[in-house]
Amino acid sequence: MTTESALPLPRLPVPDIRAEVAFQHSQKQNERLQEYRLRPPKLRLANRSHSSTSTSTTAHAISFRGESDGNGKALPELDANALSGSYDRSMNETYFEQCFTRLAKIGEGSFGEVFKVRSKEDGRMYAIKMSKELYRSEHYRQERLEEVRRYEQFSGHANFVQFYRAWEQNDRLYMQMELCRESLDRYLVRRRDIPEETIWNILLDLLLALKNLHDRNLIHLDIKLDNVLIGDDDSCKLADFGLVIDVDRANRHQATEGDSRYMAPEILQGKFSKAADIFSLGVAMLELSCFLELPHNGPLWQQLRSGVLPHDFMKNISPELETLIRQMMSPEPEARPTVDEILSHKKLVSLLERRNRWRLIIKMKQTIRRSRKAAWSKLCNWKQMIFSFVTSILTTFIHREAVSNRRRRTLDSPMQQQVKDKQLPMISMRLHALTPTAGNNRNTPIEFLPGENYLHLSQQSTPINFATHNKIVNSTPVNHNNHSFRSRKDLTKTSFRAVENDCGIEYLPDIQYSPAAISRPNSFLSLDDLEQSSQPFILLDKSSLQECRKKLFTQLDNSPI
Ligand SMILES: Nc1ncnc2c1ncn2[C@@H]1O[C@H](COP(=O)(O)OP(=O)(O)OP(=O)(O)O)[C@@H](O)[C@H]1O
Ligand SMILES: [Mg+2]
Repeated sequence: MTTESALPLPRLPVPDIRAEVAFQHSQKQNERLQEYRLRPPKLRLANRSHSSTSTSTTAHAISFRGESDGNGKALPELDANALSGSYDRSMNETYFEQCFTRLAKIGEGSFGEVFKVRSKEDGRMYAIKMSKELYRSEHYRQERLEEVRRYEQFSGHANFVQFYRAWEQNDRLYMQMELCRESLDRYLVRRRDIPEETIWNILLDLLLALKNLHDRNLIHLDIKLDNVLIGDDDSCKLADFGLVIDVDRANRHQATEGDSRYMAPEILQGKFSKAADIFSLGVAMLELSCFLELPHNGPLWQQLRSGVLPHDFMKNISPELETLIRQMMSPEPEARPTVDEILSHKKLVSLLERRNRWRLIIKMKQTIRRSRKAAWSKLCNWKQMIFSFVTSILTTFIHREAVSNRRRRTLDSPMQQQVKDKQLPMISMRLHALTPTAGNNRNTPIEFLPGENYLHLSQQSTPINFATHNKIVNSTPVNHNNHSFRSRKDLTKTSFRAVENDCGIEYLPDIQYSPAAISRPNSFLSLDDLEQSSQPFILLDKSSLQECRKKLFTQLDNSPI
């Protein structure tokens, strides 16, 4: 077991410790919906220099490839030619806008927003992580570039996210990566009861990833379900290298603590070691196997870090897994097993052997699945093209009709016009709820662009106005006053589906909003409306939208030509 010595660091905030209350282990009930989940603030331990920094308005590629591992070189090679040929530097649009079609926002963390995109160059789907904040100093920029270095370093390993390229433009960093299916956190919320065999497989994947990091004396410091992504081949991939530190190198003094729900207790004393990752992995396994809502702070937070685990929640897991989780979550870092020790657990050894035996068959299965997917996506491309073509013809037709109607109406006498207007049906729609834009100016309309999959609400920004409606819950918890462990069961209804249709966007909420009936004539939302609007806009349920659409077409049909 490896443990590094403590550093003389400023004191970290001590979690809120309230009166100790015995575990009640109740399953989480609906009243929990009142609480919104915020990511705990991150404390930076390094002094920041506030000198201004400015990257060029022209995109330039960032790569650390070719740089020998660990030589301490501070600045990356900037290769202006590494970006694709279709990029026109003379245009106002950024490289991102020119070369990719943004399809949906699929995630957000404290540093970046992640978008699902289609490359205009090769037609394939990717994930692009864009830094949320502009570079505020050269130091901040260097911190972001460190993540590129790590993604590049581990790209290619089956249990890390495949990395393609990174570039900077207008003081922002962009990283193009493999598009994963979903995060482990999302998977857990969707599946709830994960079979134990799957949990062992996930543990094995994460240990293989962690072994790669720890063998290079790197510590991840932000291991949590949200930072584990599920790839197309069903393997788990460790992502988000934003807090990685090298225990041998100078950047250890910049260590930043991760999410407090997964944080090892010794981090509070400024002890950053590989054992801290093991603790976080133990917490993640506990969450996976018990569907437990992890405490953010308070007495339950303390109990989990003093070796008292929620027995009621753990009664359904095998003694083997329970013992391992307990060992990984030992309060003393020295008592926790290392990655290699865990990997020598007989269950994991046999799993690995089985994987090796079946490797060829697994590879074949993956190839078949990939080619099936590629064929399907080609077909979808065709379908999409036909759909766009029909939509554009329809839009042009509707637009022409509307213009000619308006022209005709202006030619009519005021009296005639009034009569006609009276006969025209009003298009009205019911307001079901405001989007989070109304409550939180950090959300932009782009967050509600249609996605092909579930459009997960921003994980970090809380729709404040929604607090009164109690309907949307973010994925990171706020401090809660409850003194008993809770299950995550009622956190599942947190998303709504948005689909594009021929008239604009339909939002199909999974949740029922209290309907407030208002009338807003002619209020169709188009993609352009959404992108340009700085106003809060409205969500419609499917039937209201269909009703509106029907009325619109009736209106068009009734209009005199
Ligand atoms: N390659 C990807 N494919 C699919 N989804 C992704 C991908 N990368 C990131 N995401 C989603 O975006 C979310 C945020 O990404 P990431 O964790 O890298 O951002 P961050 O700002 O560094 O987060 P943190 O707050 O954890 O430091 C992830 O939790 C995940 O749900
Ligand atoms: Mg993250």
